Amino acid sequence: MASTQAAAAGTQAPTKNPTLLAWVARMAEMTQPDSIVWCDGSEDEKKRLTDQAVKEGILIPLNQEKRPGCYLHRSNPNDVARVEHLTFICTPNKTDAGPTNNWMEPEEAYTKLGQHFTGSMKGRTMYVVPYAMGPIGSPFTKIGVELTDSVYVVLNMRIMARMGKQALDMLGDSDDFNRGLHSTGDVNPDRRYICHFPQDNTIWSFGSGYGGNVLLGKKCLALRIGSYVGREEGWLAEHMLILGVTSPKGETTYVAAAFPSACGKTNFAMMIPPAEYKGWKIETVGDDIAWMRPGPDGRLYAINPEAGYFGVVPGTNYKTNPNAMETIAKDTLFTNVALTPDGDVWWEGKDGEVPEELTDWQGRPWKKGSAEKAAHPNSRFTAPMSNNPVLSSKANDPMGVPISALIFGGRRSTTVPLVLQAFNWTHGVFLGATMGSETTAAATGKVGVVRRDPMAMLPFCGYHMGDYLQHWLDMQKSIGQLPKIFQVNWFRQDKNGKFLWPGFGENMRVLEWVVNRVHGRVPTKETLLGWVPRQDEGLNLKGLDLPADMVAEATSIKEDEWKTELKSQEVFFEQLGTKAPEALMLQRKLLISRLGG
Ligand SMILES: Nc1nc2c(ncn2[C@@H]2O[C@H](COP(=O)(O)OP(=O)(O)OP(=O)(O)O)[C@@H](O)[C@H]2O)c(=O)[nH]1
Ligand SMILES: O=C([O-])CC(=O)C(=O)O
Ligand SMILES: [Mn+2]
Repeated sequence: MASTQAAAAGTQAPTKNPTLLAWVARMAEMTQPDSIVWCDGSEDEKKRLTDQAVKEGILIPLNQEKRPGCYLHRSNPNDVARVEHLTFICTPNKTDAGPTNNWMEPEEAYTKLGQHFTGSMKGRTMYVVPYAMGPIGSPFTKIGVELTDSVYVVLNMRIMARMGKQALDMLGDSDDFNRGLHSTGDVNPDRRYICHFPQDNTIWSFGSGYGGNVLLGKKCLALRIGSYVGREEGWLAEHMLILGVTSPKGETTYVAAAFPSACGKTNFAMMIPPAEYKGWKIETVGDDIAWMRPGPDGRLYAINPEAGYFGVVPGTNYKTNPNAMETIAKDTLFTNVALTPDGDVWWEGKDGEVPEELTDWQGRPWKKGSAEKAAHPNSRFTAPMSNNPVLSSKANDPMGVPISALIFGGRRSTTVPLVLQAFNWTHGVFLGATMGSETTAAATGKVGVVRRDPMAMLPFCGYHMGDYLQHWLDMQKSIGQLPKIFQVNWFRQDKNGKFLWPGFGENMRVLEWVVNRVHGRVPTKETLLGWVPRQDEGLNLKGLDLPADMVAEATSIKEDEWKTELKSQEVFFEQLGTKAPEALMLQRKLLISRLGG
């Protein structure tokens, strides 16, 4: 520890953890920051960093009467979403990363990124951000430390995770923490890499300042590294919301649901049931990620490892998601939305009139009727979950909540019916494994193309997808009381591209059916795809102003569409080669024979 950086890492450090100190010193030697700041997560620190970010133009204060504690950030226009083609799993063997991940040999990755990181923090501050994914003291919880030269990242991490002293205290002298290194660099997409080293519990992210690329606790640790660790330790790290639904009789059922990015997790997790559901209550445990493990009573318990929401802004309004609107009314960071003349934020799909004039997400003047969107389609809010009016009292429970139903859902304009129930766990894993979804603005690339997205984990699985599916199959041996598995699709469209199902709060009707099935209360109809609601004693459609033929269309199963679907599934399974689990291949054969061969 000869260098000044190394010395600086030690002198002010609020810890004596030798492994942590040595690692911070090593990373500082490489990146050469002017100073090192250990974050404690305090209010004072928040104020200091916020003031600094405002002074540097990183944050724009919003109208504090309308949105107290809220700020706008504009990211580089070349840096507005996760970059899957620049995201790598760095395992010693390529096969361990599997065919669905980009792979780089670990030494090559360390060397390549090391060159970019060398001196990358010159003239800048390195922030040491200790954080806990999961409630402090929970047996589910994992500790990470992110080193970053971005104040924006620090302020976001502070909302998204339990950050600072509490995490450092929980870590103590242990060397069991995720080592995250992030530098914004010169935000050049040609020098942008998000690399995961599962064997080293390490993440190196260079050249981006946006969301899932840089808030390393989220997709990088909680999902990519998490899924890898989960397989070794016998649990599941999933891209799932968690909600509790309580009936008027006071019976609470916990449900976890996997939908791909920008396909409705946050909305479903905060849903307000329609008027017909007086006395029903939906409460949010989590909106994006679930860590699930068998509990002592044999049930599957889930926690939300996060402490905040990094949510899609466009389309959010008092009709679609009133709880989200309340959540983002204060203490929220907005990224890439538009600015109104009176210092409030605006986005496509917000309530009320479209303003005559705005400043768009890139800071340019914008006029009503402009062909370009004022807010970026993947603009986001970062808000503390404690702002959520329907936050579950179990959201901080170290033991998590017992899950009774798992739901898989994609964005499909055709083919996939509104809801069905799997015949059993293996068939449910097959439904999850064969999920497809039309791509969205949450990742760079073309929007609206169907791609296979098993369990909504295609961009987030930290190891071989075939092994991942096998892990799901194997989990049934360690779960005494298996959750029931369902598939949903809120996004089916008619010939004119109109959604057939009203969605949002009305999804309560589907959720009620799921809850009734979990408790064995309603009969079903068997179809070739699974069990579906019956015409009588099926979905509650009371008070729903929807033509019967639209419901019929939303729930229809068309054999010709399924023949096409099976081909697309085949291409996916072929990619997995010998690692395609046999039990799923059998499910596939059974479905083909049900379809008449
Ligand atoms: N038609 C329809 N659209 C929906 C529904 N639920 C959500 N959406 C829209 O889908 C988009 C994404 O919704 P979110 O709830 O933010 O999706 P998410 O899965 O949380 O997204 P990530 O944060 O990227 O993981 C928004 O534009 C919503 O308005 C629904 O039930 N029906
Ligand atoms: O990770 C991000 O940047 C945003 C997000 O939640 C997702 O894409 O699923
Ligand atoms: Mn979300």
